[in-house]
Amino acid sequence: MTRKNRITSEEALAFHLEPTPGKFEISATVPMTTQRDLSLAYSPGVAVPCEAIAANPETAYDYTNKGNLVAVISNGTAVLGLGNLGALASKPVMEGKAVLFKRFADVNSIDIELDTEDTEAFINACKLMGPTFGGINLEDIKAPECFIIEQRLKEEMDIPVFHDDQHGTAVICAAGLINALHLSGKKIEDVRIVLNGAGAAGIACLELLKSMGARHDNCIMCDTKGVIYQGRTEGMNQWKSAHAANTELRSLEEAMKGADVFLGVSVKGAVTPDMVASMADNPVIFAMANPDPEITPEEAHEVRMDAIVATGRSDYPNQVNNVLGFPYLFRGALDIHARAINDEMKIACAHALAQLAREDVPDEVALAYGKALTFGRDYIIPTPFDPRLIHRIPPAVAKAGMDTGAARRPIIDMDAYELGLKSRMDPTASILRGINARARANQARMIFAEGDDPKVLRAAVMYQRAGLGKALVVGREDDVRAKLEASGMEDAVRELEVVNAANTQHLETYKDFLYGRLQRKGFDRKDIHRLASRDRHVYAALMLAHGHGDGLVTGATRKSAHVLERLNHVFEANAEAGAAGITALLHKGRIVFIADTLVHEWPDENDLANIAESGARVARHLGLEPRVAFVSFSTFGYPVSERAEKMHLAPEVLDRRGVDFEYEGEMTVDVALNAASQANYPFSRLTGPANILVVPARHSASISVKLMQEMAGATVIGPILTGLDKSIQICSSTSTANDILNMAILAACKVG
Ligand SMILES: NC(=O)C1=CN([C@@H]2O[C@H](COP(=O)(O)OP(=O)(O)OC[C@H]3O[C@@H](n4cnc5c(N)ncnc54)[C@H](OP(=O)(O)O)[C@@H]3O)[C@@H](O)[C@H]2O)C=CC1
Ligand SMILES: CC(=O)C(=O)O
Ligand SMILES: [Mg+2]
Repeated sequence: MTRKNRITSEEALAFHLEPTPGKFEISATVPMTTQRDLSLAYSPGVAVPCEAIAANPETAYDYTNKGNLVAVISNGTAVLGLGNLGALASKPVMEGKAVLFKRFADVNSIDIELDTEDTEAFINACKLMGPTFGGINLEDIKAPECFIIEQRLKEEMDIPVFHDDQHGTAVICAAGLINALHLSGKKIEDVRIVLNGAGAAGIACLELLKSMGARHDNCIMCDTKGVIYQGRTEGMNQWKSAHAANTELRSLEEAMKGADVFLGVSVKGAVTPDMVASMADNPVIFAMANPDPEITPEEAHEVRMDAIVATGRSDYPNQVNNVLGFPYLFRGALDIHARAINDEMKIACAHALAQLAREDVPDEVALAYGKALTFGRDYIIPTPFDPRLIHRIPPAVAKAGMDTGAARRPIIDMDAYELGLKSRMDPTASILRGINARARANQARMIFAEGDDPKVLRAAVMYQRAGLGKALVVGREDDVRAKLEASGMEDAVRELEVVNAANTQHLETYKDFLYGRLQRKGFDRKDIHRLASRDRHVYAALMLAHGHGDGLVTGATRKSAHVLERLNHVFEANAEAGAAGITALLHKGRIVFIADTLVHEWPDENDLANIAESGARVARHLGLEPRVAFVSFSTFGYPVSERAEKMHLAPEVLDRRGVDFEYEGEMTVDVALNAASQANYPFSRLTGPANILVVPARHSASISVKLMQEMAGATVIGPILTGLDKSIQICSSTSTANDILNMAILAACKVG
């Protein structure tokens, strides 16, 4: 078992720094452009919902964002397993929880860090914020204060208050344990359980397991002082006392002998291989401390091959982490306008998760993980990226809430609810994950032509460290070293392979090849030497042409026209040879390709048909069924215009070619993208909104892409260069390190 997704401290910091500090921002859902918008959103219009809510508080769920807004609140006294880092330093974790809420369950969430260790002050602050939120997720507050805080807030507030480290962890731990025991052929009533860490997570885990059948006499809880036994006085509190065992055992080491289950919610390294070796047959080990587990799976398996091991981390199999719980528990609770998240809702969540792990895993999940997942020792719990979670877990939670009287507004039509949940999720995310997995499988040697640029270097380091393949960086060794050091990545110096004309044995071969191509285009031997040895775009292209790399990424430092011209010395990256650029726009869960954004200045109808075929190829590569629209300012011949003529003729060219994808044209963009507008043309051959827009010329392509980027904030990937027999991708000078990495991933997948 190896860890493939190794990350470095520099990467973690850069991720939080770019593109803007932190992990999320807030955007408006209503137009705010006109005087009228202003009058409605603000004074005087806003007075109307204010009065409606004052008259009937329930309508706050209709007229404000309360019903889909959760506060993640912490004081930073138990940040992961890192200890009391304080309120401010806990903010990255809380922002992280907020984006997980959004990403996995479309719950809007905001982090709030309260700078106090005073329980009363904390409770008071949360209570005062009650009207704002549909729910409160307490996070990383140390025990025993967390128990008092949660209990009081539950009693005094009329929205769900849920301490994630207690119940989120307990629910996932229970789900994993149901399946682990099933695999090891043991029953929860019979197993001896040792739990290390008698804090927020520990107490809640043991409580839930006992309510599910684990016997008090079979459970031993330990903390920093060892076993919590009846009569112990040191380091005790009422919550620990409830789990004190009647035993002679005093240390974790003694307790572990013959145990069937170890649950760790304590700190890194708390368990030794010897302790694991002393456990019963087929032991279950959930080492859940974050970021580093009590014992690593490698260490545990070295002494016990028969162990089922889980951790809280995403880079090992079996991630027992509350990320599988809190987004879906709150989704279900919010959707019934719940007053609370009660035990029945938690247990329903645990059973739904356990059940899901036993079912067939969809291909897209297997693709994202780069391997088939089937229920077994290395797959006892669904993975966080499983797209079924969003429509399987919240309904189970909502139903349990409705059955136990926690719902203010029960769901009438469960089937419609499940359908609605499916459409909440962004389909583009699975596409991006899919290409990542394919790139990893391909292990391409990627040539990064611009090794003198720090962003490119960062992308190259990420490419290699993400386990995607080997990064070959064109540049001077001393310059690359200096730039890596300046960016705080000195340890990457030994990892990257720096390539250049001075350290290759192939320069003469490259020069002969280039001379052969350019001698009749006005280049003499001296020019060739200069190009091959000094121009990094040309040098990188020569490497690729000779098979000394599998893909090439460039264009982050120069304009694409310049780069393309240089690449054309080595390849036929031009219109005549059928090259084209396809740009993917990702926005509001939709992906639309614009073509040609790179090569053709003014394509004729035959070129347009070629471009459509290239676009369809790229779409299929990314797992989408292509629907091409040839777009213009006219729709099916009206208004008549000479300029729209070629867009009208291009579909006829495809008719003659008999291609195997949907296409239609010419039409305006709204008809192409909007199903309602499309319905006005019942004869159209498109069966749904187009996902590839072939535009009339390069200027319209550039205008459309940049307008979407600037005005709508769309994510732009590309242009993806297609039509070459080698895999080359061209970034833009505004590309971030992450954008460059994405282009390398596309090149590695040979998407073009
Ligand atoms: N995988 C997951 O989803 C989750 C994992 N966790 C992890 O669980 C751990 C605890 O979190 P939380 O419960 O919120 O924190 P708390 O601060 O509430 O509790 C920590 C507990 O761990 C005990 N502890 C600390 N060091 C040791 C040690 N060396 N040996 C035995 N016990 C020890 C403490 O003992 P004492 O009482 O004597 O001080 C205390 O009881 C963290 O690592 C956290 O990352 C938490 C939530 C979710
Ligand atoms: C996962 C989590 O919430 C923790 O480790 O604190
Ligand atoms: Mg936590």
